[in-house]
Amino acid sequence: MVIAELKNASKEYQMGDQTITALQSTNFKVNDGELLLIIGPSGSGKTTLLSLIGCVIYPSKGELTVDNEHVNGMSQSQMARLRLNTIGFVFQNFNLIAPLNAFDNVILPLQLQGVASGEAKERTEKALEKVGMLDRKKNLPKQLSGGQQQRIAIARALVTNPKIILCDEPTASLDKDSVSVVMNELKSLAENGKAVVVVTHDPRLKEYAHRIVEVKNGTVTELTDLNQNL
Ligand SMILES: Nc1ncnc2c1ncn2[C@@H]1O[C@H](COP(=O)(O)OP(=O)(O)OP(=O)(O)O)[C@@H](O)[C@H]1O
Repeated sequence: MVIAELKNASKEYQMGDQTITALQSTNFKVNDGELLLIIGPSGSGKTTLLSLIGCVIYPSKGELTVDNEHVNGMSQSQMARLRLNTIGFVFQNFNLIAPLNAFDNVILPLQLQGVASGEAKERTEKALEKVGMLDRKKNLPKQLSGGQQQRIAIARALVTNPKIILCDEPTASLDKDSVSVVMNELKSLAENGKAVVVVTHDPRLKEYAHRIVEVKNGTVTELTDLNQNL
C-alpha cells in the first residue's frame, strides 16, 4: 500500500535573487512493508526528499500526499499533527534529551499526543522491549553506547505506532556491530508493515534494503525494486 506519494513534486529554494532547485519534478511512492534506501552524493537533494515525505517542508510545485491526506493545502499546525501521528524520525546523532532517562525519552511523543498515562507507560515498555532495551530504561543517554542510544531513538520513533519511519544517516555514528543491530531492527519493522526510509552515504546499508533510489542533481532514479535481487 502506498503511504506517501509525490506527484510531479519539486522543491526550489530562493536565496536572494538566486533560485536553487533542490528537487526536480519527481514522481515517487513510498510503500508499507519496505525498507527504502535513498543514496546519492552530498547536496543532491536527499534530505529535501526526506523532508517532503516527512511533512517538514511543502513542495514548491506538484502534489504531496501522506497517509491519504493532501499536504499541499495544510496549515503548519495540521502538518505538525500529521507528523506526530503518522511519522517517526530517527537522526544521525540520536537527538535524545540528555537529562531524561531512556523511558522518559520514549514516552515523550505519547505525552505530546495526550495519551493517558497508564496506556502511555504500557506502550513505552513495549517499544523498549521491541528494541531489546527494556532493561536499560532507567539509564540516561550518556550511560548508553551509540548503538544503544539509537535503539532508544528507534523506540521513541515507533511508540506512536507511525506508518512511516524516516531515518537520516542513522548509522553514521555507529560501529560495525551496532550498524547491523540497528539495521536489522529497522528491517524487521519494515517487514512487520511499516514504511522505513533511510537516507545514507553508507554503501554497507544496501544489503538491508528492499528498494534503493539514487538522487543526483535533484533527480530521483529507481535502482532496484522489490522483485530484483541486490
Ligand atoms: N533551506 C535551504 N535554503 C537554500 N538552499 C537549500 C536549503 N536546503 C537545501 N538547500 C540546497 O538544496 C540542495 C539539496 O540539498 P539537500 O540537503 O537536500 O542535499 P543532500 O543530498 O541531503 O546533501 P547531504 O548528503 O550533504 O546532506 C543543495 O544545493 C542545498 O544547498
